[in-house]
Amino acid sequence: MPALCRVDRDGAVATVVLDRPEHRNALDLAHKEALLDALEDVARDPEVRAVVLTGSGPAFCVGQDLREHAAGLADGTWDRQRTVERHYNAIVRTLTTMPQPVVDHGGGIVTRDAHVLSGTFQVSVGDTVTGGQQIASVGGDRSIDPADAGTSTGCHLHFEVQRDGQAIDPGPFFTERGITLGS
Ligand SMILES: CC(C)(COP(=O)(O)OP(=O)(O)OC[C@H]1O[C@@H](n2cnc3c(N)ncnc32)[C@H](O)[C@@H]1OP(=O)(O)O)[C@@H](O)C(=O)NCCC(=O)NCCSC(=O)/C=C1/CC=CC=CO1
Repeated sequence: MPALCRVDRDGAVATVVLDRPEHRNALDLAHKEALLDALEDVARDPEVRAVVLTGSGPAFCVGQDLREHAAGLADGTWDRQRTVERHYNAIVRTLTTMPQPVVDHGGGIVTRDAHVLSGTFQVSVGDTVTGGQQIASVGGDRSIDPADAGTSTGCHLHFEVQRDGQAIDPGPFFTERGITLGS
């Protein structure tokens, strides 16, 4: 089966391609979900520093698939509010809130905080931060923040430590620095 929405990678650049040119990349349910999944994947990927969204064929995207819309209206299954919340809002939020904050500590050490609550970033790319400074608020629950939480439920923080681009166990890393996690 052809990919509904493909992601082309060129180094740190991810190009998300709507791939339904024969229908001018109209967004039916399957394509909306494929687009959201692709955007969530690139937003989560620590290697991705830039994202391009484009469409294959002569048109970028004609928006909602009007055949699906008309069929749903005819048989009474169309729920506009649900698709606006579940798909369109989530797609736009994912686009407008990426990338997740990445703190470069120097010496090859980088920490990432994911599942922060959309719209709560208190820092921008290039800012210098200090220990104890709040950079965002915790989200991570799909019911309150579908764009940021992916498929997870319940508020939580995904915190990651990387050394030279590889994720490492944060327990020993912090113990060596006199910090006990969870305290
Ligand atoms: C001017 C066009 C964009 C392009 O014209 P052209 O290049 O000549 O291509 P066409 O021959 O018209 O179309 C090629 C095939 O694509 C199908 N198609 C085009 N648009 C849609 C669509 N929106 N949904 C489904 N299919 C579409 C078209 O039928 C052809 O397929 P077939 O050969 O099999 O018939 C022109 O295509 C155009 O004006 N399209 C309509 C644009 C439009 O009105 N889009 C909807 C906007 S509303 C919206 O997106 C928002 C919502 C949001 C949330 C909820 C509910 C509703 O809408």
